[in-house]
Amino acid sequence: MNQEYPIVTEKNQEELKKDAKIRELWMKNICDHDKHAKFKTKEFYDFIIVGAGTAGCVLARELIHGIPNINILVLEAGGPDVHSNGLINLPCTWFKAFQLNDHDWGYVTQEQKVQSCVNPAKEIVRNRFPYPRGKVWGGSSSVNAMLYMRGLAKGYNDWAAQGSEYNIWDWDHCLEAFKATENNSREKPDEKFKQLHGFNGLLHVQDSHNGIYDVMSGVIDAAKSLGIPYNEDFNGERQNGVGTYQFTNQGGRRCSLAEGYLKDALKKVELHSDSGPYEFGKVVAVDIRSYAHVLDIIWDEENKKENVAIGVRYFCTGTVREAFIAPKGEVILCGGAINSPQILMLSGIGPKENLEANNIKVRQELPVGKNLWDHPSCLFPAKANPDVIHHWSCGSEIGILHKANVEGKIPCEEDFFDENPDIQIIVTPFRSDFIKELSNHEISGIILLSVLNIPSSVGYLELNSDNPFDQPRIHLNYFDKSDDLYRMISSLKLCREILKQPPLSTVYNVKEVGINDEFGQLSTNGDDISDEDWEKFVVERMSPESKDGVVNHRLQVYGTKNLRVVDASIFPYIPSGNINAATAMVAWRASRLIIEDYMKKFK
Ligand SMILES: Cc1cc2nc3c(=O)[nH]c(=O)nc-3n(C[C@H](O)[C@H](O)[C@H](O)COP(=O)(O)OP(=O)(O)OC[C@H]3O[C@@H](n4cnc5c(N)ncnc54)[C@H](O)[C@@H]3O)c2cc1C
Repeated sequence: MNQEYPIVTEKNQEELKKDAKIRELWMKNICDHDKHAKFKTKEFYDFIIVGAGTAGCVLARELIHGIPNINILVLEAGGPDVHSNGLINLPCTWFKAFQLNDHDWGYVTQEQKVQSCVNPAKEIVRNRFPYPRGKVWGGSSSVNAMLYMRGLAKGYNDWAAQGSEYNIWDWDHCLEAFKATENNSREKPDEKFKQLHGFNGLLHVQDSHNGIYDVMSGVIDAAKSLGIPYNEDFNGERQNGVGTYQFTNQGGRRCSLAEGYLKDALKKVELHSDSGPYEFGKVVAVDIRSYAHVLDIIWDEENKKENVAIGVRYFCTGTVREAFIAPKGEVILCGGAINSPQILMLSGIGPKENLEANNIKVRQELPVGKNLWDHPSCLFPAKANPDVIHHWSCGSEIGILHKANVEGKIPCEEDFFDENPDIQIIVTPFRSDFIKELSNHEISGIILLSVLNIPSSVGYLELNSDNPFDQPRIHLNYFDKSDDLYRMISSLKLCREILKQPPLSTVYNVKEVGINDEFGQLSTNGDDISDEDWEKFVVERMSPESKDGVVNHRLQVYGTKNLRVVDASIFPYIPSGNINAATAMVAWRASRLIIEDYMKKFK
């Protein structure tokens, strides 16, 4: 039995019944309490931010410091990040952090059929698989792998190329925001590093605290021996090559955006004496409410044509509450790539067909949920023999960024020097006492996780029902386009080549790599693995890492007023790197746009 995920036993059923009973008593108490309630308080805030994730935390801090005398309500469905027994803070426990039930939304993708690229008449079925998303202060930045990556400048320039008004998202503007949010503590940075990095932001970034040890540095030597150039800064002038990652860490601990930005925002509390309509003075501060699940947007019913957002409805401690924005205020959705679209759709903004099928009145027809773009990845574990993995530092230590071969061949030197790499290999040590999914036996080794940084396939999500607590249906459509599948196969072949090089060849037996039952279904015939078997391996082991005209260039939702979306769902093209830093950057830029628009309203 897998001890990490105990199956529901008879005893558990009893316990679940007891839980249900307590919940029932709690509900009864709330209902009794409601019977005596005479008033429903009307809460007013200048800004209501939905979600205290990467973007929400940055926005709260930047707005409270950027506009005088405002108050902000942050509604977060999860709880504070301190309720995790330290697992969130410790980099070496990140693999546990996103499996913490209480801190995860528990999403599961829809089953997917992938058309074979080797034999187009064949379809390979990928069963549903978990799709973790943080539900806690800091959102996914509290449970992620902490890699600090920005992606290629080209991706941002493509975004800006959509029209002159999109210039505000070109690389120069984005670089300014990346630097503003970053606090990099690299020892002895050279002049180039100083030019491209920030040293005064609140998102702390550092090199691996413990350094890397022999077996892992062997990966760098092996990659170099194949002609892959060394890169000492994946966020420097070029991204391609092999090197060590920088992490969103401070003093060897996770620096989530809650740690960096939200907690700083909460320090600012003032009583504003000239409070106008607020009879008793107004507390100028960020008010964060935990376990507050936003249900939908409240619209101004007297102004139906314009879809003016005036507040939100949310569920907290057994009660449905309402919060409103003061004149000139805004509702800002920062719920992440799954939840912001869901909230919009529950509020009547989305595709007509899906809304009507779920009995939701359409206020504004928009392609919400249609451009769900994510980085698919495939995990390639290799068992070490003898056991040489003795510690687990930051987890993912080494990166190899390369251009993949579109015909699925092993990439060559030309591909390694291409400065627009589309694949990222994340190399991380593992011990099975840490990652039980890999094996029930005591084994150790390394994982090479190939991530498709520039995918061609695009997914979508749709409502399953009008129940705000129901999961939306998530269709990732990974490897929908055959070039994605070929590029992934090409990268996995490279992983295998790397393991064949000394000094790794003395530790890992490639004939055992990813082939036994513990590791997957890849079958080998001696040294040869057919493309068909590679393809099957990719589809069966694919996992997530995580546009279409819903918001304008200032991130305002089309066809509405006082409503923006600021989070990972707004990228028209997914950045070619992990997207925590990119989302923080977007939030920082958005704060400047919001401040600008707010100030204009006073002129
Ligand atoms: C397992 C994992 C590993 C990752 N590894 C990396 C990495 O190493 N490097 C990297 O750069 N990126 C990584 N990422 C991605 C990155 O962390 C996310 O893309 C980024 O944090 C997204 O920010 P966001 O603001 O869009 O959403 P989130 O940070 O997810 O924030 C959304 C917040 O809104 C809250 N919310 C949602 N709906 C509601 C509602 N109805 N009411 C109230 N609150 C609500 C959520 O609880 C959450 O706190 C990883 C992600 C995951 C899941």
